[in-house]
This record gives sequence, structure tokens and C-alpha cells, in this order.
Amino acid sequence: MTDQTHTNTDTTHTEKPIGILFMAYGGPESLDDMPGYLADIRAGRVTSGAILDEITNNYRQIGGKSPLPEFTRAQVDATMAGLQSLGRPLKAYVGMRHWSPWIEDAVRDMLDDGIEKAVAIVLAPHYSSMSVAKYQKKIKAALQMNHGHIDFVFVNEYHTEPGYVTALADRVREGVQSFPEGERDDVHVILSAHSLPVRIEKEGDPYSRQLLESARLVAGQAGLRDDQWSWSYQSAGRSPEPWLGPQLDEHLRDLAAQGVKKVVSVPVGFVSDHVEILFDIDIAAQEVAGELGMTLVRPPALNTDPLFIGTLSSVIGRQVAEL
Ligand SMILES: C=CC1=C(C)c2cc3[nH]c(cc4nc(cc5[nH]c(cc1n2)c(C)c5CCC(=O)O)C(CCC(=O)O)=C4C)c(C)c3C=C
Ligand SMILES: [Fe+2]
Ligand SMILES: [Fe+2]
Repeated sequence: MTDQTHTNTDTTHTEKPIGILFMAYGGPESLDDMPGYLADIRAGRVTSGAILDEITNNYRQIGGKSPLPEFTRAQVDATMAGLQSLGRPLKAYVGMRHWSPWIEDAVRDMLDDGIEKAVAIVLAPHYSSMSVAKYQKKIKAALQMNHGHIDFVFVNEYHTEPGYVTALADRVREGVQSFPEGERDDVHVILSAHSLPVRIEKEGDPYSRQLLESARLVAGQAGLRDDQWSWSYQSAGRSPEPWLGPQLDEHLRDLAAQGVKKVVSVPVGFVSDHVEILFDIDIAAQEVAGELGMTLVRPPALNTDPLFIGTLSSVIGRQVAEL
């Protein structure tokens, strides 16, 4: 499906529009989508009934669907509004990796529209062979399948961009300040991101290094002491191989054992609300924190935060200037 609503066409201009392809993970729009969605994520491997039931139940608890497609659309609208100041004809497209609107369909629409030059960006700031690289491969495969050509420039990462870092540091401060003034020195901040199989990191993947770069910048800008924050992975996949840790639940247990009672959770690897935040943190981690007698505060996700949207506009704008 193409997003036709973001054409920034100057009618006095004969320049062809540059395509801006926004890509995101994708999410089910109803519980009926779950088997197909999981089959895509798990690349056709059989998903046991128990895993399907567990994940379906998680989605049921967050409202029966993923809010990610709607947030993605809102992020795209806001970013395109910011890009109008470039004064170049641009056209936005939205493609998801694991659900409709699919990346493959967006690329076909771009070809049908005669797009010759384009910028491709994933709504995930950190590069991984398991993440950003897979989105980019889908674009290349779609071009081949359609025997088409578009000059794409790929945004690989934007994990140290000042607006993104400041937006997250603001979230950290908001979380800490939600505690009474006299208690704030005792608040511990957990910065986190989606886990990755250990095997991938051993192959030299830059993901964990980039995540820690972001985390250090955010903690520094939020003015946290070194002992006032820590790193955790979350949302490890349900596969038998080891995933990067510590996982959020075990990390909370370690912190509780050290006497920590007040926690702020800021997932730096995600840029909008979806199941890994709304279930894995707001329900599952909250439950663990409750059992441990801890208070856990999770400030809002970036979603359409103006600083984050400004970051997307500026990262894309720099690439457009090169085309
Ligand atoms: C860098 C890697 C990954 C990011 C970032 C990521 C984000 C992300 N994931 C979901 C939802 C699900 N992910 C699932 C499995 C899964 N995720 C990754 C990697 C990243 N995901 C891997 C390698 C796997 C395992 C796939 C496999 O082969 O089994 C699942 C399926 C259930 C499960 O295994 O837990 C879901 C659901 C979201 C919403 C998200 C961020 C937008
Ligand atoms: Fe996941
Ligand atoms: Fe995933």
C-alpha cells in the first residue's frame, strides 16, 4: 500500500519526486493476523501452539492489535511535514517488514510511480544484520523481482543523532522527576533494547556497540551518575539458542538484591509503542517489579516527539541533499 498523502509537489517545478521509503517492523491489526504474522517473523518455521497462544494472549492484553502501524503513519506524516522546508518534490511510501503494507508492495508502487531516486530509512536507530540489513535486502529483492531500478540511498543508523539522544534524555528526566524530589537520588534508570542471538554479536554485528553508545550519551545528557543507570536487553525471541542478556526480568531481580526500589525504564532501541513496550515492560516487567516490591515508571515512547521527528527529518534531509 502506498501512502499517497505526502506528495510535496511544487507545481512550478518539473523535478521528479524523490521517494522517501519509511520502513518499520509491522504489527498485526487483529488477533486473526497472529498466525500469519508469526509465520513471517519466524521465516516459515513452525510456531508451536503454546507459543502462538502465549503471544496472542500478550497482544490481547494490549488491545488485540499492534499500535505500531498507526504510530508509524503518524511519524511519517510529521516527518514529511518537516521535510517541506527543503523545497524539493518528495513522495512518502510506507513498507513493513513483517506485515502489510509490505516493503515489497511499497517498492512496486514506487516503480509504478516512476520514482528514480529514493531514500530508505528504517524506524529503528541501530544497525544490525538481523534488523536494518534485512529491510534493505527486501528492497533489493523487490527491485530484482520487478526488473526495476531506483537509485536508493540507505540510512543505516542514527543512534547518536542529537535530537534522538535529547528526546530520550528528556524521557529519562521525566521518569526520574515523577518521584518526589527527596527520593530522586535513589532512582535507578534501566536503558534497554531488543535482545539479539549471541551468535550474531559474535559474527561482529555492530548492534550492541551502537546501543551502548546511545545509552551512554542519553545517560550523560540526563545527568545520571554512573551508578544510577544500567543496561539491559529485553524481549529475547523464543528460540533455543542463547540471546544477549541480562534480560529485563533477571536484571530487575539483580537490582532488587542490591537494594534498588525505584526504577525508571527507558527502551532506547524502540521509537514507538508496540508489544515489546506495552506488554514486555508495562505488563511483564511491571509484574516482576511488583513482586520485588519495586516501583517501576516507564515514560512515554518517542512516537511523534518533535525532537525525534526533527531527527528523522534532518537525517533524511541530509540524504536528499546528496541526490
Ligand atoms: C535487532 C533485532 C530485532 C529487533 C530490533 C526486533 C524488534 C521487534 N520485534 C518485535 C516482535 C517480535 N519479534 C520476534 C522474534 C524475533 N525478533 C528478532 C529480532 C529483532 N526484533 C529475532 C531474531 C526474532 C526471532 C525470530 C525467529 O527466528 O524465531 C517475535 C516472535 C516471537 C518470539 O520469538 O519472541 C515477535 C512477536 C517487535 C514488535 C519489534 C519492534 C518493533
Ligand atoms: Fe521481539
Ligand atoms: Fe523481533
